[in-house]
Formats: sequence, C-alpha cells, structure tokens
Amino acid sequence: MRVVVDTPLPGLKLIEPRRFEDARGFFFEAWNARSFAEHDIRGPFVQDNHSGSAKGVLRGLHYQIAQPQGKLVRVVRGAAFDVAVDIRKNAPSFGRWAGIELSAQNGRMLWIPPGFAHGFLSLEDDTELLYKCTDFYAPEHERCILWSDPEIGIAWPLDAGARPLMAAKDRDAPLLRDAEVFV
Ligand SMILES: Cc1cn([C@H]2C[C@H](O)[C@@H](COP(=O)(O)OP(=O)(O)O[C@H]3O[C@@H](C)C(=O)[C@@H](O)[C@H]3O)O2)c(=O)[nH]c1=O
Repeated sequence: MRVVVDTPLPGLKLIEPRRFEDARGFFFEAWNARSFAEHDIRGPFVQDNHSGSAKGVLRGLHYQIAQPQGKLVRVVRGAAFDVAVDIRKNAPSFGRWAGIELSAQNGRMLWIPPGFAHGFLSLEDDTELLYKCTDFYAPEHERCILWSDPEIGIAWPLDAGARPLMAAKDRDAPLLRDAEVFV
C-alpha cells in the first residue's frame, strides 16, 4: 500500500507510492482512482502537463483565479523543490507554504488541491515534471505571485548568491498582498 502523509496545510498531501523493484527495473502505480480516493485525492483529471527544466530554473508561483486546478505532481527525471502556497482566502493557513523535494529517485508525489499557488525550483539539469490537473489551462484566469515574497518566506534551496532562471511574467509577479486570491 502506498503511504500518504498529511501536511500542516489542510488538503495538501505527500504520497510515497509503493515501488516494486526486480531484475528488470521498477514498477509503481502513479494514479489509481480508487486507492487515491481513500485518501481524498480525487480527479477527474482533464489535462496532463510535462515540462523540462535546467538546473536553477524556477517556475511559479502560479494559480488560476477561475477554474482552479488541483495538481498531482511528480518528477520523472532529475529533482525539484516543489512548493505549494495556500491562497484560500478564508483558510486558517492562508499565506503559508510547504515545500518538498520530489525526484525521479525518491518517487514522491505531491497532491496540491485547488486553491493553492504552485511553483518549483529545478535542482538538476534536465529535470522533468509530470502533473495531472483537475481543470483545463485557462490563460485568461492565470495569475502569478512573486516567488520571493517576504511575507510568504519560502526557503528555496538556492546556492548562495544564485539567481534563478525565470520567465519575465514570474520575475515581475505581484506580492501575495497585491494579488487576486480566492474567496
Ligand atoms: C501551463 C500551460 C502553458 N501552455 C503554454 C503557454 C506558453 O506558451 C507555454 C509555457 O507556459 P508557462 O510559461 O506558463 O509554463 P510554466 O511556467 O511551466 O507554467 C506551469 O508552471 C507550474 C508551476 C504550474 O503549476 C503549472 O500549472 C503551469 O502554470 O506553454 C499551454 O499551452 N498549456 C498549459 O497548460
């Protein structure tokens, strides 16, 4: 049976799938609607995303103000520090973050329910993320929050003095206090 660990942010869950290894290699169930539902992780998923990033690339923090997406995230190559920020306006944990290293080696997955902003820092070259989403990409509803917002205070594992490689929209993103969030 897989291990599912609750985090301090209600609804955000860390999953360690049961991995079978033998002389041929490995096998694990990356998604199983029935057993994940036992842990309150539910689709349906309507979109799978796959991205590749060099070491030091930071993407995020992203969310959709309408059609919010739940995301089931894993790394299939390399390693990433994956972060979720609770931006559910009325949640006691509003503005709090959680981060976890996901790697092809540790096989961990993160379930980020709708209502969170998501981002990650690639820790190795050629890091590839795969994530299933519960709603469709809607660029008109997409919003960003600044990765380094001091009020959130994410402890990104960056080398001292290193500047992450980012898209302009992420670099110029607003602080959480100035961003539109969910009610
Ligand atoms: C996210 C997304 C992007 N695109 C296109 C738009 C753009 O031309 C190109 C690259 O998009 P972005 O720069 O937004 O890609 P990226 O910065 O990787 O965006 C992703 O970041 C992580 C942190 C998330 O949580 C995702 O939901 C998503 O927002 O791909 C799609 O066609 N479908 C999609 O679902």
